[in-house]
Amino acid sequence: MTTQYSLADVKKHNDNRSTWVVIHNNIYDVTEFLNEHPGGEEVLLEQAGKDGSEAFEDVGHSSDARELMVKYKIGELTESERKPVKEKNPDWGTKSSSTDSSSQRYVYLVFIDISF
Ligand code: HEM
Repeated sequence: MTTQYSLADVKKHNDNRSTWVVIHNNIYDVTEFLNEHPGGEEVLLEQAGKDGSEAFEDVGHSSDARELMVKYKIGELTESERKPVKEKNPDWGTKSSSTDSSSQRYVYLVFIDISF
């Protein structure tokens, strides 16, 4: 089962010693990725310890970036704190992660969007 963390847990990891970020209700530990992020470490540190979904989508990250994220996922946000996922750039190509429950939820939410 995927580990669940609260926003309060995530908030403790808000600097370059331990950098966690929430993106679409998933939690990523990007500490080791700071140096490698093509967008630089500053922008990641700005979102450290909080929900960076909007900032992440504003950049319009590629499908490569979305695939890369899987490597850094450490858990999911605790259920009561989850938000509806709004992706600006839905990517139907990342089938590799479709076995994980978060992408099933993603498909469901997109369906609701379209139906309105
Ligand atoms: C695990 C999380 C993340 C991963 C794996 C990731 C990965 C990447 C990759 C691979 C790129 C190169 C361009 C692309 O392929 O789209 C990129 C660019 C960029 N990312 Fe991220 N990113 C992450 C989170 C974030 C967050 C939270 C922000 C917050 C603002 C951000 C801001 C940027 C910016 C500003 C660029 C540069 C765009 C440019 O120079 O054209 N990234 N990222």
